Amino acid sequence: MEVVIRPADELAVLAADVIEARLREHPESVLGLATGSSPLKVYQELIRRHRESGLSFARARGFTLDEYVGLPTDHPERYRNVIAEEFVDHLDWPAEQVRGPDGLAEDLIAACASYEREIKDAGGVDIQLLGIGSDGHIAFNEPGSSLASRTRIKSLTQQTRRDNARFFDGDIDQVPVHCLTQGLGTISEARHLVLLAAGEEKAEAVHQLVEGPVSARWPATVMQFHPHVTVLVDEAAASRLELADYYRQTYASKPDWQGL
Ligand SMILES: N[C@@H]1[C@@H](O)[C@H](O)[C@@H](COP(=O)(O)O)O[C@@H]1O
Repeated sequence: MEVVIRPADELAVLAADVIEARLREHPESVLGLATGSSPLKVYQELIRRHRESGLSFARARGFTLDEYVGLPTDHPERYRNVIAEEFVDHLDWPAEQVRGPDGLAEDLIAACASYEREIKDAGGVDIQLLGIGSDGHIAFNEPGSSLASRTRIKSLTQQTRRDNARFFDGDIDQVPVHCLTQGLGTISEARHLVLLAAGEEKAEAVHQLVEGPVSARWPATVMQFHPHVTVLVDEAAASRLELADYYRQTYASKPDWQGL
């Protein structure tokens, strides 16, 4: 696990570099997309590169992490709409090549199984972007999630509903109670996990993710088992890391030939 502590703008450039390098070499890559505020600057940077230097997504495929259950098709917070609005619609990426779990399916269990199959049939995810919840969730895998879990229905914690109420006119009652989410086992199969976190409210979750004992209490700790993880954090999100100086030194002395 590599921890990089830099200002948020620089982190977005680093994450965009990882994705651009992959796409230039393998235009048919499979990208794992996260919603939430954490990856927004990365998306903006990639849109800029698409416009200014021709970075193409035309042959790539994309899979989002999660979706609320029951939000109507035209709801602006439906994650399919969010990812289209903030990212995909600004690129040369055909909409049908970007998939998400179907939170409006009549049979939600079947929808989860079919989403797992789609990811597998695409050859798995090459680069998975991730944010982290203040309670340590990744995607919507709340505390108590099995570390081996697959795409399934979950209930959101009150803390996550409170955190996300800012996207629903500040009204927690508008935040759905249920969601569909890739499981921790599903996410762990992506070949490179790139997690972004900024702000003091993420500091404890980041500390647990990097330095805590692996436990379903802090679901992101499952990433400690993964062979290729990049954790991109600003100073505030890094403020509870016990070995922050070591991570800084390691990054400062990183050999030029070694990418993230
Ligand atoms: N389901 C999403 C996650 O995928 C996201 O990473 C996290 C953090 O969100 P943000 O980046 O807005 O802080 O919470 C949301 O609930």
